[in-house]
Amino acid sequence: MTTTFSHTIPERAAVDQSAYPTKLQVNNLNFYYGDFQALKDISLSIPANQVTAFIGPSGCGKSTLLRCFNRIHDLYPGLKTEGELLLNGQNINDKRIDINLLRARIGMVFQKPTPFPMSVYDNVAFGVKLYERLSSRDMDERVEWALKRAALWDEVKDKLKNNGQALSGGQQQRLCIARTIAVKPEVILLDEPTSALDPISTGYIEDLINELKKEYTIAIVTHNMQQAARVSDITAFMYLGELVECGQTDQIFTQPAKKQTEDYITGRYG
Ligand SMILES: Nc1ncnc2c1ncn2[C@@H]1O[C@H](COP(=O)(O)OP(=O)(O)OP(=O)(O)O)[C@@H](O)[C@H]1O
Repeated sequence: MTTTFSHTIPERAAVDQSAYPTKLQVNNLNFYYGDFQALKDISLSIPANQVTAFIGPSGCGKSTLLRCFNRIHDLYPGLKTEGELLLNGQNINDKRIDINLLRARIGMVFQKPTPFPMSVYDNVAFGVKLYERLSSRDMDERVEWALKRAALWDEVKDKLKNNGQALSGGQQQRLCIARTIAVKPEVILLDEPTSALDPISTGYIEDLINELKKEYTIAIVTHNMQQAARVSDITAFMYLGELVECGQTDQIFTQPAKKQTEDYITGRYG
């Protein structure tokens, strides 16, 4: 197979994947919205401390899969999941799992920045208060820590009492990332986190993703193939609810094994 998409791929050393143990394992996952089957027999591994990108044409099931990882679908009636989803080997589809704790372990950031209508400080502290009892000094430290990790501290340290919704779009998205990090999750799910942002804010978030993967496991849905090539270590290509191909990003973009993948990344459809 010929090189298809080499112009956007950063130079990277060969990666020894065995250095990254499996964080999330998906086995034969099916998902239904009523009678409509949106995910078909998906199996894949998401390695720890790596960025896994999900790409594919609109409607192929990327967001549906991401939402399975923290069981957001449980909030709505008429939806059905079959198969296994393991976090550190434990099945998260087990109905006995504490769903709030699961969502603290697997945090999610959505496409549209969604800060709560409260101060910058409270946006970050809110989730922490649900899971931990911290002294006000420890909470101050946690808020500062999360805002620093989200590369937002310098911009907001003098406006912690201002409304989070008064920040710029890019700052709001970093605030949402700080809010997610503050509860110290193991996995961060990012559903098109930069699609509403300008190129400078997008650059900030991409740099941040690169930093965050040192401590967290990251899964990102993106429509932007250059972004997938820039930020991810592993890329999964989906089509019509199926996982067509999943592998190291360099390989998927330069030597995809499947023609469907090649057609998509070269812009022949989608
Ligand atoms: N709440 C819902 N009820 C019924 N069908 C749904 C619902 N949400 C999504 N779907 C369908 O499930 C399929 C997968 O949708 P999903 O949003 O996961 O795709 P996607 O790949 O993330 O798309 P996009 O890139 O446009 O966001 C689509 O056919 C969609 O129409």
